[in-house]
Amino acid sequence: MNAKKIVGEKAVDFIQDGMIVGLGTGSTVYYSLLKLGRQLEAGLSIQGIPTSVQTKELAEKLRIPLIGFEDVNEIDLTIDGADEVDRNLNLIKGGGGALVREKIIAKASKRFIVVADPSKMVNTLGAFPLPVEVVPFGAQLTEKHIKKLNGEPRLRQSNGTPYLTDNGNYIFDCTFLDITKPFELEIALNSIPGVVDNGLFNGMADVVITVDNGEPIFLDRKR
Ligand SMILES: O=C(CO)[C@H](O)[C@H](O)COP(=O)(O)O
Repeated sequence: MNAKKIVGEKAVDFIQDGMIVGLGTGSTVYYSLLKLGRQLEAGLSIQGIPTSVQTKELAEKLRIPLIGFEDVNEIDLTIDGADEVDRNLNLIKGGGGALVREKIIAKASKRFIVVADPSKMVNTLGAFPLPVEVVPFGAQLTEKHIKKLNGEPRLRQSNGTPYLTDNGNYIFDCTFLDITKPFELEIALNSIPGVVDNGLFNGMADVVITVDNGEPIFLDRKR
């Protein structure tokens, strides 16, 4: 069973003709994009807004029509993956480094659909190191402030040099033990000068699609 494929493909059922669709990043959304590409060939018509350069390139390969983010006021639906999902559908995202654009696009969306294989489902966030995107200028000081919040930051590397996001920034992957107060931590991290944003997506997911006994199941956010 390929759980990523099951949930990635299932999410495409939410897409309707004429929609503007936010296209997430990662190996689960990959399956959504493949299926979307097939549906476009069969006559569906949508316009996509990619959350990363990687997704933009894949969408172009699959001939998914794209529209500039500056040309829309609102996105009908966004499909994206997650690194962890807690029982209240709060998320850790950013394992693929796209968290800033992903959060901007999720926030602009009428509906935010998250695709998560069962390994991502947790009681409490925090086993997955929380990605924090940081401006390179003064990053060593920003790191010290993150440590004061009891985080253990590790500068993400790529081929022996600091990994750079699509926005030209660094990422600190931070271990916080259990994240029992995700809303407070999200605000505290984003209050540090130099932090662009962090991978906590609290209260944003409308629906999480995961797998139980080989079948897709839908978890709706309680409002
Ligand atoms: O947040 C993300 C990228 O920034 C991804 O959605 C997250 O890392 C999940 O990826 P995958 O579907 O490959 O497990």
